[in-house]
Amino acid sequence: MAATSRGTSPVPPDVRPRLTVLSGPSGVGKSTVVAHMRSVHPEVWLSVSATTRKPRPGERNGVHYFFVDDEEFDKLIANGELLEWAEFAGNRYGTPRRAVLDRLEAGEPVLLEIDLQGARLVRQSMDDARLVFLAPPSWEELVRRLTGRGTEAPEVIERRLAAAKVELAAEAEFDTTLVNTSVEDVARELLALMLQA
Ligand SMILES: Nc1nc2c(ncn2[C@@H]2O[C@H](COP(=O)(O)OP(=O)(O)O)[C@@H](O)[C@H]2O)c(=O)[nH]1
Ligand SMILES: Nc1ncnc2c1ncn2[C@@H]1O[C@H](COP(=O)(O)OP(=O)(O)O)[C@@H](O)[C@H]1O
Repeated sequence: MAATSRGTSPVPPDVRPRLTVLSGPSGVGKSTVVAHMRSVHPEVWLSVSATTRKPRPGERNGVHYFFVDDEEFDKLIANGELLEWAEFAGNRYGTPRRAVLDRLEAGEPVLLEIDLQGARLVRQSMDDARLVFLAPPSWEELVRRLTGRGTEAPEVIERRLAAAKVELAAEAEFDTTLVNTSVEDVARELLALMLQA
């Protein structure tokens, strides 16, 4: 995409960027799609969440998440530093508020990769947010991806699949659904949605 008056930003000058929320069941491929999009468009900004979950091998503090303990997470909530937060499969996750608002005020598109509860909270507080649901091609493929990733113990996978059933039932609450068959196609479609007025 051609450079614009915003320098490295992919945003055409006449578009007012807004908040895009990407949600979908664990294992559907959210991180993979976002990583691919950012490899093609490194200038796209993704909010880094705080979480009480332990890092997986290869995950880096401040890059994939801000890894905090329960006490630190309590403080973030108490100080009003989170735009939203939710408990998911036994851990807490939250979006740091200031960084998101700064980016939006600077006229840059913002992407949040958060769970269904978080998406609902964002919808309540920011009514022009666009909610995008990432769906698997089939339930069997979702189970295959979540299991194949090999990062969770069997009981954790069970919890995540139980949460996935709830998330899949909420698809109609989203503005758009993208089916993650091809990572490249979905990443392209997601970026196009982020840049749409
Ligand atoms: N509400 C909320 N959910 C989040 C946040 N960050 C991550 N999540 C969601 O928490 C869930 C679990 O994330 P994670 O443990 O990284 O597992 P994965 O998404 O399956 O790789 C996913 O649905 C994420 O989208 C956040 O800041 N707020
Ligand atoms: N379109 C796709 N086709 C096949 N496998 C995929 C696709 N997208 C993601 N995956 C694989 O599925 C697994 C889960 O993806 P991940 O991005 O970790 O999901 P999420 O962030 O939604 O939990 C990973 O092993 C990833 O390589």
